[in-house]
Amino acid sequence: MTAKPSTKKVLGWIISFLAPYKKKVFFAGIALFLGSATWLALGQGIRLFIDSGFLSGESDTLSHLVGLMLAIVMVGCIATFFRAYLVTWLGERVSADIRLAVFNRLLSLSPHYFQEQRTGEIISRFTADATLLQTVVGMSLSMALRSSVTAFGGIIMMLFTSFKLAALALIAVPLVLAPIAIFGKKVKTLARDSQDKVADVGAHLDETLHEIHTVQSYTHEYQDRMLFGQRIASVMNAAESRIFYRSLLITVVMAFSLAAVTLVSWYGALQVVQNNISAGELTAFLFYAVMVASAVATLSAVIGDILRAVGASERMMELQFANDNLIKSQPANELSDNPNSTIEISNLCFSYPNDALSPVLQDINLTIKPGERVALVGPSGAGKSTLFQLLLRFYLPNSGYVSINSQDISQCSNESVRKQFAIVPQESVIFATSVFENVRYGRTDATLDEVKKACIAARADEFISSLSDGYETQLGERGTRLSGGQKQRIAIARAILSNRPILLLDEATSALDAVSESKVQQALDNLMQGRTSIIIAHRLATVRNVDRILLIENGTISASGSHDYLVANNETYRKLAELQLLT
Ligand SMILES: Nc1ncnc2c1ncn2[C@@H]1O[C@H](COP(=O)(O)OP(=O)(O)OP(=O)(O)O)[C@@H](O)[C@H]1O
Repeated sequence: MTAKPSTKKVLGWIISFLAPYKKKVFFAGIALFLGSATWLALGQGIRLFIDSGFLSGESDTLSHLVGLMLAIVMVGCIATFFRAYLVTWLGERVSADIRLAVFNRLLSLSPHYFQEQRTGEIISRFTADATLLQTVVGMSLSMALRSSVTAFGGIIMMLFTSFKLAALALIAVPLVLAPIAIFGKKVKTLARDSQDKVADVGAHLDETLHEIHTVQSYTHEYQDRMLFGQRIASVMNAAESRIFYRSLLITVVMAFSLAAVTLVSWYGALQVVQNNISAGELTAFLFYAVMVASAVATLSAVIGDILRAVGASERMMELQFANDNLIKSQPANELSDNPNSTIEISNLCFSYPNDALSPVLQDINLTIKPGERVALVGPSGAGKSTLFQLLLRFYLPNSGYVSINSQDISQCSNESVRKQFAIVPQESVIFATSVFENVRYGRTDATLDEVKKACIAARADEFISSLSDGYETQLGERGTRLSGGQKQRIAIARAILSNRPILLLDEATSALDAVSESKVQQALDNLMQGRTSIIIAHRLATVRNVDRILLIENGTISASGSHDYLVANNETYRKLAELQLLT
């Protein structure tokens, strides 16, 4: 995560999202000013009503004044409608745009970023923080703007109505502003803390529900309930302090402003008795004073919300400006498409950024010809998966290079590099949608016919046809209704459909029964047909018929050759083979 952005930066960031809607912002501003202006004009109407109509007993003037005041009220109401509509619309729009911008950014971050974050926490930022922002931009901000304009205009009108009374009332202003400044900062910090705690709850919930099977199998419910209870308690604690300061802020502001209004009323009444000002002037003045006091009270209430939103925006902003070195180094060059590319890895050394002192891959040199099948074998933690990560440009090497078709992939865009690879991961990924959409994930413009052909080649069509809705069957979250072998065949069909020149296969270690295994093997053979394939092999039985086996140990290629050659000439490989009863 980056350092916390300042309030000024956060407001600048939010305003940048309003920029595309200048017209709406402009009309909302006009409506806001017009609305406030009409309510202020009403005070003058009241003064005339009392002095020229009521006290002088002229019924004609009274009727005219009532008509005029009704007209003012109508204009005020129409302006209020437009202000409410436009500002709420802008609030919804801005928070939707912020969600889109942050989501776009998240999609482009490397897996390294996500290893260091909790998904539940990111989801919470999306839901809780963006929703808070939406309410605030859509409601509190409009109330704050309206109250500021009303308070400012009200003070001017107070000065205009009775300079002496206004000057007296203005003594209260610093008393009212001081608590806003003092408590406001505290409310903002506590609000951020509160949102952090809510995100913690989100992260815990996400993890527990995703792993519910393990939670229940290990009868871990009691511990989870306790842990969750603690997290909820800290949300409540953080909220309690925030609520306390917010309430205190509202009370202090209200007390000062109402006390000021009362004292000024008393002084004003004395002025009327002494005939220094008229009754109409005093009434208008008090109308403005109450208006200013309630505007300031509203302001003090919503300022807490606005500061909360600044806290929430900080958290969204951190996501949008998350540090990712790989993105900074994304070049615009495209890797040219070529179905017969040679892969060359030269003097490659690599360590993970969070563990820069432990080299994971060291001095790897390797050339893979088009259509060749290469298996990577070796002990756990040797660096096989890491090599896949580098081929897919999820990380850049510390030194050396990977080239495809004689182009260094570190000089090419992520998209153009990744388009060369079809991946079948160790754990098949199934999305909560239909079989058809799951396979079509490999190539989103494929027709049903093409999807079916891929499924037939992957030996998946046979079980798909027996599902209740065939290709339209919904597979549920993580494909819980399929067996391990069936999931693998769906993943293989997806890779076949994608028809990319290089296949990266991380062979599943899960034990399949003999029938299922032979079907998966046939599916894999079909998939590898005519493609350059690199296979991480956990079971040596499956790599007997590859072109070349590379033995990876401690991040280097320690031996290479056929199975028989390695059994005869390499001690480590022989032991691996013996363990699997293959000698
Ligand atoms: N994201 C990471 N950050 C830091 N170190 C990592 C990361 N991923 C893997 N490693 C380390 O890199 C080394 C190689 O891991 P890698 O996953 O490439 O091994 P592997 O040969 O694929 O193992 P396995 O056969 O068990 O999957 C290990 O020591 C591992 O702890």
